[in-house]
Amino acid sequence: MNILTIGTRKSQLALVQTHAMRDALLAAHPQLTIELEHITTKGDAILDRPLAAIGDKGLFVSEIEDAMRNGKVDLAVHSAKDLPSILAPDMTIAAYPERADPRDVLVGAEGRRLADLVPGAKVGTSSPRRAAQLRHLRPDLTIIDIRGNVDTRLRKLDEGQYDAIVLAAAGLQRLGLLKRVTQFFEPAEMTPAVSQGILGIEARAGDQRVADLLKVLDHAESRATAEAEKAFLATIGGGCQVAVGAFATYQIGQLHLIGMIGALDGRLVRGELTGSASTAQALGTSLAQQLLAQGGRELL
Ligand SMILES: NCc1[nH]cc(CCC(=O)O)c1CC(=O)O
Repeated sequence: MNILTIGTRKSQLALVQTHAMRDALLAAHPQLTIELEHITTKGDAILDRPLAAIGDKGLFVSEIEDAMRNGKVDLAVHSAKDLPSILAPDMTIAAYPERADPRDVLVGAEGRRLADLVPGAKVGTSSPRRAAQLRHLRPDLTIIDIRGNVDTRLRKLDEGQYDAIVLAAAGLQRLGLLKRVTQFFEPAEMTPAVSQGILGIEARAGDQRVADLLKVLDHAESRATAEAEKAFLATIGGGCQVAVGAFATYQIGQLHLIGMIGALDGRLVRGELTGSASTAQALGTSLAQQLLAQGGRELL
């Protein structure tokens, strides 16, 4: 009997992502039996505190990794942007499925777009990256922390605590909530988080059976873009406290990478670079070095 167990967090977004990957795996391997194991992580327990202040990206990952080490589960479906930039050496990302919409979006009360917000309007985000770029676009706005799952954030907006909030299109899309979007930001004005919209399927390094089963989920172009963006972030360093974004697109063997380093006061440097997709990591490193030298270092 061929059984595969997926460890998953219990949030709605985590479950939707896990179910989609389970269905894709079952379609490719009809002989497989797939079981789900629900795991509560440290990150779930402290979801009401500002995550940037806690600052450890491993929060949503480490309990699930322990379950993999114990053999309780075989794989986990993560949002790649929530993974630490350096993975534990006994773990691997066995597949990066095809990327969903990478963009950030505004969800404004009463259909408002950014330009419709009055001076001083309250915009909710707890991401330093989104805050820096919002302030750059609209220095007059009041940017306020917001925590919780996507549903919680939308409820806080609907209750009138904010005039608008910024979220990832991918999360809203997966939850069937894209109709809430009032504005899609282009990556050149609101550069997305590294790996935003990409899932990372984590497994034990060296588990050949699981790696072979997961191969069907891997999308080479999404992997290359994730690797270029991750190398950009790794070169800059810092956790989720830093206002850093990067976004790569793939076209006939070439990657085009946009990178951004910002500060909470709205100063930022942004740049772009094109290079071969076969040296994705080198491209990310080069652009990071370039932006650090062009004033980015002073912003961190
Ligand atoms: N920060 C939390 C988080 N982690 C992944 C997503 C969904 C987007 C994705 O899969 O990249 C979200 C919600 C958001 O940023 O609005």
